[in-house]
Order: sequence, then C-alpha cells, then structure tokens
Amino acid sequence: MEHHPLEGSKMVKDVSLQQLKDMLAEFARVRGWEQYHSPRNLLLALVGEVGELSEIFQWKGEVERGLPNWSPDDKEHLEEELSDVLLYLVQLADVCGLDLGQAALTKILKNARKYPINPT
Ligand SMILES: Nc1ccn([C@H]2C[C@H](O)[C@@H](COP(=O)(O)OP(=O)(O)OP(=O)(O)O)O2)c(=O)n1
Repeated sequence: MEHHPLEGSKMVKDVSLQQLKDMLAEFARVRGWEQYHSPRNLLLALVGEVGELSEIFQWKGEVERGLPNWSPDDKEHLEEELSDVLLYLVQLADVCGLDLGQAALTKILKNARKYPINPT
C-alpha cells in the first residue's frame, strides 16, 4: 500500500472539522467516488457505522468511564468505529452544504439556553 503523508503522525494536534472535511473531499475526488457520496448514501453509511459502533458495546453490560478494563486492541477498534461515524457525518454535512462546526456551536448555545444551570 502507498505510504500516506500522515502515516505515523499521531502528533497532529487540534484537528479541525474543516481539515477532516477537506481531506475526505480529496479522498473521494481522487477515487472518483463523489458520484456515490449523495446525502442519502452517506446517511446510510453513517447509520451502518453506528451499528458497528454499537456492536462493540453489545452484551458487555455497563462499561466504566475511561474503559479501564479494555485491551489496547479493543480500544483501537472503538477509535476506528467512532472515527468512521465522524467521517461519514462530516461528509454528510459537507455534501448538504452545511458548516457542521458552526452548526454544532450554535446548538451548544441553544442547549445552554434551554437547560440553564440550577441555582443551588
Ligand atoms: N465510499 C466510501 C467508502 C469508505 N469511506 C471511508 C469512510 C470510513 O472511514 C471508511 C469505511 O470503510 P469500510 O466501508 O471499509 O468500513 P470499515 O472500515 O468499517 O470496514 P469493515 O466494515 O470491514 O469493518 O472508509 C468513504 O469515505 N467512502
């Protein structure tokens, strides 16, 4: 397999949604896959990956925060499935012409107004 420029670069900090969006658009473009990346197809792919993510937790019972009892392999698998969900979500927002980062910020503000902190 070809050597990707980001291979081994776990040092990249503060990855932005914009960066992911651009890399994914390029990934699809150079493979001639833009034709398949319609909003509906990306939504179905996203839901499929959510299913794969759910499988990891299926039958495990409750899981402690920080996953203290999970093996490195299991954690890596979880990282991959979470990433698949994120990457399809970013692509879905992109082909819909939406700014996901901006939309998420706006939603956080809306949530804060809807659920004010209880005075104690
Ligand atoms: N048309 C496609 C196909 C794949 N991908 C990217 C997004 C996901 O990050 C990953 C999904 O790849 P696979 O369909 O091979 O799914 P998995 O990585 O989950 O593999 P598997 O289903 O074998 O576990 O590749 C994409 O952007 N567009």
